[in-house]
Amino acid sequence: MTSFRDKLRTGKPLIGLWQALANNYAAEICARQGFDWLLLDAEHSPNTIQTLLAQAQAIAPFPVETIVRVAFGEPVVFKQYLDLGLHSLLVPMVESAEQAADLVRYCRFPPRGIRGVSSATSRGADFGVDADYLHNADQHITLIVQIESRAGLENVAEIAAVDGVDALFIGPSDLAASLGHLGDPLHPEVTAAVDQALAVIKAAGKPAGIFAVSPQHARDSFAKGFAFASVGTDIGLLISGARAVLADVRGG
Ligand SMILES: O=C(O)C(=O)C[C@H](O)[C@@H](O)CO
Repeated sequence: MTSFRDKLRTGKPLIGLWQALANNYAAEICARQGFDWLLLDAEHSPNTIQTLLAQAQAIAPFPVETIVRVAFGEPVVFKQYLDLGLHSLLVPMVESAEQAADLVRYCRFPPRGIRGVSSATSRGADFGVDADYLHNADQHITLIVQIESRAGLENVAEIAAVDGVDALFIGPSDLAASLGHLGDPLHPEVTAAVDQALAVIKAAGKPAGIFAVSPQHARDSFAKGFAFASVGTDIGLLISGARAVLADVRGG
């Protein structure tokens, strides 16, 4: 199985979709459409361990990576998600190298980290059938940290240099808010800050991702060198599809 961090280094732009409906049926439908990755959001969507598991199971038969955004980076959540086989984690609001280094330790078994040990009862370890899991778990894990504040921007070089941080992901909406431009993620000052962060991340040899706010924003981001970008949300697609068909019939 190729880990997401290896896929991020192939040079192919990886297109993702945000799953905010917190629903396994919606996740399966989106998994069938050919995206490179789907993001299950446990930060801003009404997800529980059970809804995340149901979505992961619905996506599993399809060739699409499942990434989960934790609500915040803390060891118990990492342990539970990794045990479930949710091996690609996105952590919001990472603002320092120390915080990033802690997140790396949450992913690793002792002596390199503090992840609690389980294999026979863990989906992530193939329920114990993967006899080498305890020794090769790291190979499956992709840790992505989100840069979305002024403090994160200021420390992006140090964060990118942390061994075990596999990729950095820009959240333009929170970044805009932090820079004094709430609701305007494409404000020139925000775009300039994003471009600067991208240059630093690339110089560190790490792949960069972004939450694109439109298809054009996604195309521009890939052209600038982002390795992965989300291009919308399941909720957004439902709203735009519903409105379009209604307007089509009403307006006709
Ligand atoms: O700051 C951002 O941009 C993000 O982190 C993405 C958001 O959480 C959000 O817009 C998803 O709907």
